[in-house]
Amino acid sequence: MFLALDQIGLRYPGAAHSHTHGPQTGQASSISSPTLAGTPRPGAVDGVSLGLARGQIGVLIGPSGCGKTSLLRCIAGLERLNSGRILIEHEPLADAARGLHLAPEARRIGMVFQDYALFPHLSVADNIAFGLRHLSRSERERRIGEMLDLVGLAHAAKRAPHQLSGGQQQRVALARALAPAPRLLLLDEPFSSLDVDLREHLSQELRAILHASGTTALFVTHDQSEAFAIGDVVGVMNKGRLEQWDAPYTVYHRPATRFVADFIGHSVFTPGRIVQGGSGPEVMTPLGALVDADACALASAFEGGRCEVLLRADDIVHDDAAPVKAQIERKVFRGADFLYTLRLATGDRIKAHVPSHHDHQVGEWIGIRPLVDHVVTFPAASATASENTPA
Ligand SMILES: Nc1ncnc2c1ncn2[C@@H]1O[C@H](COP(=O)(O)OP(=O)(O)OP(=O)(O)O)[C@@H](O)[C@H]1O
Repeated sequence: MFLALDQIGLRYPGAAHSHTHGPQTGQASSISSPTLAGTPRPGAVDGVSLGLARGQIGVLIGPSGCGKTSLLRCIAGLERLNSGRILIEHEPLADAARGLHLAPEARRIGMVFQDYALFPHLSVADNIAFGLRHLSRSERERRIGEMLDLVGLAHAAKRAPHQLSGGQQQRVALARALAPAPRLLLLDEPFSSLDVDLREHLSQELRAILHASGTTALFVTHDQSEAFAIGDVVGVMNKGRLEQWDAPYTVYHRPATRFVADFIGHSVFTPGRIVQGGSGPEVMTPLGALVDADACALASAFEGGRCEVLLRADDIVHDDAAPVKAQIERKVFRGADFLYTLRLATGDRIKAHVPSHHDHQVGEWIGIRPLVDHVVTFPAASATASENTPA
């Protein structure tokens, strides 16, 4: 691995990890380990291990306060580790057990943050030249030219930052960070102050620029679609821990934990029971039997086969001919589709993305059927869930 984090932990002096904010607060999770009385509370970063190959782009997502920025600060050398090691190409940058902590400037790591932090009194070219003072004048000019071409701003070399749009300023920040050819680039929500269209455009552009320059990068965002668009690998963090580190497709379709399943996409958990069908395990749900021989746990994995099944809004198809009917409780227009919240006759709730030309009214009953390629099951979370479990 090019970048390796090995069980790194960070605890801010005097601070307990805050569990009081973020969209997941208060949600039951069968996965996160309970904090026992008398044991230390988890730190801002709690035993995180991950690896990035050279030239790969990793993206970290997770609710506010889960430790994403703290993790980047550890890698950059702005925080001292309480435990674990950070290595680039097998060279340790930090090793808590040995008291090793390389200074940030010795790590050859570039950073781009949300506020572009360009020098307002310097031209675009001089901003990019900032980390190139060690080069001769001609080498510096050549490198500035390369970077301006890379980010498509060759025409703006002499302008001041305030004469550029937000997106252009962020591209200058990227060029400035890439100019000294860092071994690793860290990006902390670089697009969060930009509007949605520009974000989408820049995230495509960023991916192309990073791959064109062969840069290994770790990117932090709140935005799932941005994470999936940019990342070769996506990591989901929760309360200082890394719950999954996988290809974007796998994170979406094979969430490793209940937290990841809940955090990614629009989804619900519905009670199910795993039974042995004629050609393999099947999961009985209020929407009928689901079959995915690869993914279904054996019935014996859960007590009495009782489980909860992840149903994403895009697993549910609106079909008037379907025998299962559901009543529309809420609907949100999203342009190409509606996000419907539906209530089945059993009382179970389901979410569904339905193309927006199917404009039904709240209160109407519509036919639905599941179209689930990947059946994801978790142990039943509560007694309430099991009361409704289909026989
Ligand atoms: N300098 C600090 N001193 C004490 N606690 C801190 C400090 N910085 C962050 N924390 C705490 O550490 C935890 C992780 O914060 P961090 O900023 O890394 O999260 P984040 O995932 O980047 O959040 P956001 O997405 O809101 O930026 C939070 O509980 C936060 O309150």
